Amino acid sequence: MSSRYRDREIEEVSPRRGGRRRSRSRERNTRNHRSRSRSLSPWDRNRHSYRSRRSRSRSRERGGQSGRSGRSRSRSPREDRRDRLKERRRDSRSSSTENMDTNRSRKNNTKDRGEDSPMDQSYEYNNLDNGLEEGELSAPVKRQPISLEELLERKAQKEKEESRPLYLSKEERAQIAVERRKREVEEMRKNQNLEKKPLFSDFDEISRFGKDKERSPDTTELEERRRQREENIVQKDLLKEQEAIKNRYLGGEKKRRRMRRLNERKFVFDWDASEDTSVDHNSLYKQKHQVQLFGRGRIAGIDINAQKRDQSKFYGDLLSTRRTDEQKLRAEELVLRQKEREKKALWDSRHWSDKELDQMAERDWRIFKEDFNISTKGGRIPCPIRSWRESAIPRSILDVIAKLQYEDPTPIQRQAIPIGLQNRDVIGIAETGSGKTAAFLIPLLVWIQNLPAEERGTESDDGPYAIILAPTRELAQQIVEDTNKFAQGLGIRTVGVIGGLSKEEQGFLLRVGCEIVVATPGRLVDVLENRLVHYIIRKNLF
Ligand SMILES: Nc1ncnc2c1ncn2[C@@H]1O[C@H](COP(=O)(O)OP(=O)(O)OP(=O)(O)O)[C@@H](O)[C@H]1O
Repeated sequence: MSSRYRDREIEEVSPRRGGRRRSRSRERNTRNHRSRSRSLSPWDRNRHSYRSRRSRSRSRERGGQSGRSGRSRSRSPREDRRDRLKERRRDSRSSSTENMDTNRSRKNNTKDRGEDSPMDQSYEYNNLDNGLEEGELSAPVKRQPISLEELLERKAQKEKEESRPLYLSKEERAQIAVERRKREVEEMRKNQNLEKKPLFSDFDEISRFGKDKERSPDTTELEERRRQREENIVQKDLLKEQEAIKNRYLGGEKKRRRMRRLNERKFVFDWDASEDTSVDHNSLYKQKHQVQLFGRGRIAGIDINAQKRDQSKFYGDLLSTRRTDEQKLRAEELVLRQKEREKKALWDSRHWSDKELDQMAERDWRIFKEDFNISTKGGRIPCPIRSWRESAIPRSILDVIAKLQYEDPTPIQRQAIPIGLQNRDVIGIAETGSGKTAAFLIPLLVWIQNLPAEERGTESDDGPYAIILAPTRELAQQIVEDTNKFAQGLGIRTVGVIGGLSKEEQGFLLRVGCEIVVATPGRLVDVLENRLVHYIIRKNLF
């Protein structure tokens, strides 16, 4: 060891020399302090005085501990007050260590949150309240807890801030949703991996993996297979789920329970009973009694249809033996009548055109009218004409009709002619050109033809048998022509009393005599006034 190092060691070990050094340095410090304090501001001076006071008090404490009784110089009231305060601080430190710890932890928490703890604030207030200088704020003072009202107020304010709605933009919301979805997917995958974890132990897995690795060093293929297997499982699950949804909401195909029929043979024997050639020696089984049940009774184990057949045969035979001949004949008659009725019912169902006139039923006439669009109103209306041949029109008129080549009557003629033939009033309504003229002419001609011969004299004084009034000259002229077509062949004369034509000629023809007058109203009145026509209707006809 060199002499230089030895000297330093001696310096550190020797207290006497060190004490001297310290006293020297203190002297230097006080010197410096005095010289500096002169040039300092009041604020710096305060801080400096605080430091010097602290160093002095520490040295005093040290002096007290080392057995020195203290300085002999007199103390100022301010120094006394400071000492008292320090003692109080010491007391508070020793008595409330626990409080200090909790306060420290609170302080740390609040620091983390970037806030000033209320305790710190109260701590500062307390210092100020106690009249301490600002330079002494770092000194610990007994901490006063925050008041309950203030605590509640702060809590309410915090809750209010938390409950305030937070408005997010669309992008932020989308970002949050994506992150949430990512978390969910990760969790799901984690769960799936846990579920799909094989049951064998880790050791087995490791050894197997090692073997696989030995067999095929290319692990990508294994990975690929595993992935494929997992995909297959997922696909199967999806299919099952779809199937379940279909069954639930679309009513899937229900498997029908197979119902076993009663007559279904349970067993199939290889041989038929009739093939059995062995003779039963027991007489009881040789002559088996045929069971005959009445009503709906059936023997179990035998075909029901066969039993029914046998039963009906039995009853038929029984009745045939018990019935008398008369009863048998009566039964046969009844059967025949039933058959006829059935045949008739079958016949009636034919169309009216396939039936004769006497076979026409009420239903057929209804259908007939519907077919020709005939509707009637009135009482006891006769049936319409199906054909000229079937009608009650005399042969002579039918010949005229055939001559005019009227093959079938028109609908108005079918219904109006039968009524007219009964000498009844008719109001017939049909469209133009539907044969209304023939509809009233034919019954009129039939009536005139049926009059006795002596009545049909040619006396000029006697009036005509019929007057046909038409509202216009043209219509009257047309009716005259149609009437002449029918009447000329029948020897019935027709005179037209129509305005615009020669009055003298009409008067001459009327005087000669006629059966039918076709007139327009004005010329008819004129003729009556001139006494050319005496009667419109012959009295003796009614
Ligand atoms: N059954 C029939 N078959 C064939 N032709 C017929 C038949 N009945 C009438 N006719 C013919 O039909 C045409 C029109 O007949 P008709 O003048 O009688 O009809 P209408 O109803 O009286 O006409 P309008 O309303 O103009 O007086 C006539 O030429 C007539 O010869």
